[in-house]
Amino acid sequence: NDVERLRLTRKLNMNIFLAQLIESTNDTWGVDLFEVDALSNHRPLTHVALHLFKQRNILKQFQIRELTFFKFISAIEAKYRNNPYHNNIHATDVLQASHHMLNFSVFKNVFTELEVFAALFAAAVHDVDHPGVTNQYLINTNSDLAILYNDESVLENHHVTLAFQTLSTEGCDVLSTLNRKQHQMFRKMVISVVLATDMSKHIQHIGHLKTMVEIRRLSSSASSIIDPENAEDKLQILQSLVHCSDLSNPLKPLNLYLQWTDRIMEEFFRQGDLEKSLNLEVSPLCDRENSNICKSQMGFIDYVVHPLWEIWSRLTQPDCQPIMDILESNRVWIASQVLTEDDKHDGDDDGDDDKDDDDGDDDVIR
Ligand SMILES: COc1ccc(C2=NN(C3CCN(c4ncnc5ccsc45)CC3)C(=O)[C@@H]3CC=CC[C@H]23)cc1OCc1ccccc1C(F)(F)F
Ligand SMILES: [Mg+2]
Ligand SMILES: [Zn+2]
Repeated sequence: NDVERLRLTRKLNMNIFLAQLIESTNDTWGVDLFEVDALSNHRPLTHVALHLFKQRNILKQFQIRELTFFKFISAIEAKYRNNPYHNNIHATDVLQASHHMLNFSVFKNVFTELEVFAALFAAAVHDVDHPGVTNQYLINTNSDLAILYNDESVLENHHVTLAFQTLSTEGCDVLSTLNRKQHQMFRKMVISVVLATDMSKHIQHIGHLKTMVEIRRLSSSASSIIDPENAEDKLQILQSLVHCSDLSNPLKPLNLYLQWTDRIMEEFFRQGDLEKSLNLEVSPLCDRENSNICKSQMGFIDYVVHPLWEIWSRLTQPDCQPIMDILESNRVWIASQVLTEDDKHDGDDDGDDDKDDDDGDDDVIR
């Protein structure tokens, strides 16, 4: 009957739209993964990972059965919790951004298939079973995880351990076809890339990248900026590539960036609520009552995201420029909102002498 036909037509159109979105993950920066989540029955990671691993021919190269990879990545996706931010959509976002940047021309003929496999595997699992609270919170509350990992990169150690434990689930061992040497190298790379997503390592990333860019600039003889023979350098680049992907929200189209901002704020606010209920002092910027979302984002961009991406873009020029342009335009928009947000608050204060000094500068920002 008509209703049934309409339902089937709608279902068919949704699947066609989903297929088009997934196809676009091959070569597009800023795919709407919230849309992929909605159309894929909340399985974006499984859909996108299967597609990208097949598109890169990784399964064939390592004779990995598609069913085995499907079982593994589905088991991983099921272990991501439904946090506002640290969930399976974020994992898909970091995977797709990492895939995109591995295609930068500066990395042509640099990485082996095993290194690419390890980097994308690490991106997909890098936050698995994230509890939605920070390392500091786990340490402050004497959690089992902090005790288990001695307060050192507690979350990141947990993500890696759980990923490798998942391999021993029935039918999920995607590494069974690797020889001993490959398995050893793969495991070393995945551990180091996931542990490198701990924000406490952020400053070290910037230092390593600066050194690498400096050395390349001085030895201008080296045509290709990266030496494919230098395994240490390559591993550091893969660590920075996934870390940059983990910090790529402000470099995405504004409508996506703002959704990630709402989500991370909600996740940190919930931690603030927990801290209040446990009579712990509330972490800075986690307090629902007095936080200024745009000011947090300005600080995040100016002190964390831009310093990292500025040096990353120098290493990866020219392919990073379009992405840096998005960061710049998003920052201008945020700055304009800070002013509006201040105006709003100014309205609350009385006798605040700057509310009527309309010197017109604000328009410049807009
Ligand atoms: C889209 O927006 C964000 C996405 C991810 C993060 C993430 N933040 N962090 C840390 C949190 C603590 N940090 C700081 N603490 C105090 N003062 C400052 C001053 C400037 S950073 C900083 C440094 C970044 C993480 O470890 C998360 C896990 C791994 C990667 C990145 C994640 C932060 C986003 O928005 C900003 C923000 C939001 C909510 C509250 C605070 C912040 C804030 F601005 F503070 F960051
Ligand atoms: Mg993490
Ligand atoms: Zn992450």
